[in-house]
Amino acid sequence: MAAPAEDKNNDNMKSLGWKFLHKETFGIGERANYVNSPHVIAMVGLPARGKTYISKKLSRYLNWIGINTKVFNLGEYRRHATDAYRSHEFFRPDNEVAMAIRQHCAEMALQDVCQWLENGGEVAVFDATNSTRERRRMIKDIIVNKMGYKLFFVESICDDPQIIEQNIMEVKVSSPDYRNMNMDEALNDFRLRIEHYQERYEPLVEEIETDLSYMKIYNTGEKVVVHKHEGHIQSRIVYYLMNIHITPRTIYLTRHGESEHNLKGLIGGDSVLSDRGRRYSQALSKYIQEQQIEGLRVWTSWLKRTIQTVADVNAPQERWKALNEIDAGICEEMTYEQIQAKFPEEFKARDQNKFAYRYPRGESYEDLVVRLEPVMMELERQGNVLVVSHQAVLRCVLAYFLDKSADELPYLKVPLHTIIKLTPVAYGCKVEHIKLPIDAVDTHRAKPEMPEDDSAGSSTVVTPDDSPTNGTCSR
Ligand SMILES: O=P(O)(O)OC[C@H]1O[C@@](CO)(OP(=O)(O)O)[C@@H](O)[C@@H]1O
Repeated sequence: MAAPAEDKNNDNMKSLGWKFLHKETFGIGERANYVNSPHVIAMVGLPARGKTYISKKLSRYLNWIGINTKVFNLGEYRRHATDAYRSHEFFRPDNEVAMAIRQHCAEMALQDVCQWLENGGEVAVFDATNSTRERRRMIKDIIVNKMGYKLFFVESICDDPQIIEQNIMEVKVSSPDYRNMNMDEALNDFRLRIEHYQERYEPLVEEIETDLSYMKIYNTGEKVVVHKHEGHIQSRIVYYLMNIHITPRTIYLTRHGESEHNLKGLIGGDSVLSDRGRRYSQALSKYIQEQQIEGLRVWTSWLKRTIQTVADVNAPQERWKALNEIDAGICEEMTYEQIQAKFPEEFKARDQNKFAYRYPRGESYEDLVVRLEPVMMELERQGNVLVVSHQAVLRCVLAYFLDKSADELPYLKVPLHTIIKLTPVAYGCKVEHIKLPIDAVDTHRAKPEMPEDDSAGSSTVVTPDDSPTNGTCSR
């Protein structure tokens, strides 16, 4: 890591307590993480250009691939510092009192960013407009010169009035800033706020800010420009942000119909569908046909049970080996009870840390996430897709969309004969569980409270009462 440059703003920083954050105080060099240098991703752009959407989505992705990431939203600091929102006037560039408050809030947020990175965070996303060169210079002084971290700017540029309007309607008018205003007033006020920012906005320009690393995204991905990106993490971020889109679409997830192995409580293998599984296959085809989903594509694993499940679905189909079920290695085609009897230590180890546990000669959930990353990347690029896969794989897919932690992931409920419908909304994802009326065994093994939990291998019929409730999960 490069030594910090001479600290020009030292006095300023001392008054804010920055001296306590000097990298030597914290011994950054001792980090043994996957991301070997802490990163700050700083957003740039006018209001209503999707910066918060990008920040949250990026953070969700990075956390999913195992990089500890957190978003710091400057709007929240501003709301905390000033008791009430005082109309667009607050954002006028000639409002000196407000400008001082805004500057102070930015410094506080950056201080928290550094504190969090010093405490083991890996990537901090600074969600603010950062729309002037002066502000970006300040960020660089603190983040790079003072702290020795890596800094990457992501600028979102949008001149499509329809996208801007949609963004304002979806998320801005319901912002806490407008709690006491009606919709028209809020809309009008927000447009004036954008105008104030426009007066001072300085987009990133290669010839002027030559030293900065950044990417510019035009009209939600129509064009992308990348400048001086450094290293693995920044490349992954660029690649990810190049693949996402905001066109409305729906993702349908389902496990295969009940299999012969499911009936016997055997894990893994490549068995065919049971009678009830075949009935689910027919009911699924009927459901999909009734929905008349535009441009639907169907993805399955390479295993017989998923391919059989969509045999009658009338849509283009693709097989992904990466969608195959977790490889249980030496435990393949055994019941949980058999595993517990034959490999008690293995069985216990899996219960102790199910996400990281790797079956001997097989895989862990952590391995699954790595194997699934290209699938998720392609899923981001697509429109409507029906993904037909397996219990463990779909837990990983769901965790990505619903921002679930590595601890929760291996215990997410993905019952048989149930379609999980995911619809992106604002910053989140609407989740609906559609249980088709064909009974199936319950293959879910709950997290044991104690090592000698006797629920291992339970096989009960799923009733509508057991099925998970619908709801919206915010990311
Ligand atoms: O990680 P756990 O909870 O064991 O669940 C994964 C298991 O689910 C099963 C069923 O028990 O999936 P599936 O029927 O979807 O193929 C096994 O094949 C797989 O090993």
